[in-house]
Amino acid sequence: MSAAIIDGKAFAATIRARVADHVARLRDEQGTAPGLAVVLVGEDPASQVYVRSKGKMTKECGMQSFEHRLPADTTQVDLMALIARLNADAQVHGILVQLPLPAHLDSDLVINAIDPAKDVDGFHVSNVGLLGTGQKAMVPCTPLGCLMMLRDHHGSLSGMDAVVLGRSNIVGKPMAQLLLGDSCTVTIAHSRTRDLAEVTRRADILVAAVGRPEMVTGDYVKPGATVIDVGINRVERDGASRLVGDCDFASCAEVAGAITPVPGGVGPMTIACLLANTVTAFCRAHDLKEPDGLTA
Ligand SMILES: Nc1nc(=O)c2c([nH]1)NC[C@@H]1CN(c3ccc(C(=O)N[C@@H](CCC(=O)O)C(=O)O)cc3)C=[N+]21
Repeated sequence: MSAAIIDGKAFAATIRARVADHVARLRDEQGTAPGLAVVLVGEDPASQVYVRSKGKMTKECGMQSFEHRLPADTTQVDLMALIARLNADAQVHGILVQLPLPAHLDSDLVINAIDPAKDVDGFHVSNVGLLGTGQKAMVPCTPLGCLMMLRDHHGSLSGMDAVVLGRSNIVGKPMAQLLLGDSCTVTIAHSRTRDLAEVTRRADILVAAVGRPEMVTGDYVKPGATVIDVGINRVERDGASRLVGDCDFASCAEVAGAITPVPGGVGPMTIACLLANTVTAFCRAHDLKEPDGLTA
């Protein structure tokens, strides 16, 4: 193995410490702290674990955490009514609706009902449009976390060849916008891309977000490239359940110059950026200076 390991877990801890610092100052100066509402519909065990950990870290940073757990058979009307209440609640500065929603619910309708100023996931069409036009937006947490790690590792990204593998609205597309904003030459590749490994081997920065366990092997990677592994896949291995990324870590690490591990890479950064976005939303709502280094 030759690649440097980009320690997302440690970096995320420093971001959370900065968030906590800023929150403490806001409490002093404003007499109130940012609040984050998380909405979970249904009983998916992975989602429950994840929502619990978000709530815990929200409180550890000194912010208010509001958890709304709704039954799997919640109606669209009831969910929309909850969103309307959270939009109107002055204690709530950020709203996150855990995705995916059960199939009978229309997630586009739900997300676009969130006040864009409280849309800490950055999924509302207004925020997507603001990001795409280079205006001040709420930026999706996972791509923001990846960008922070890349800037931290490289300093400037200007002129670098970046390939984003995956075209989802929550990772691939916003990741491409952020890399473009930092003056990378950006290619979005996906399952129908011809000669995929040939395309990804041109990348100085390769972001893998396809949701297919260990699909990206060393032969997809240009020697010395930086590999950001967004995948979080639970697989059975030797009778045990474990997490693997979209990259085959061993073979990629032999070729790459730097790589993020799974777990301990992008995942913890996603949660740290959610907390950072909540502080940003609070500051914008109160017309205060935004925290340095916690936004795109
Ligand atoms: N509206 C919405 N926004 C999201 O941001 C969102 C979502 N829905 N739905 C589910 C996915 C998944 N997601 C993760 C974030 C962090 C870890 C994380 O911290 N993972 C740890 C490992 C945790 C473990 O050991 O299970 C790690 O990678 O080191 C995992 C998964 C955010 N999501």
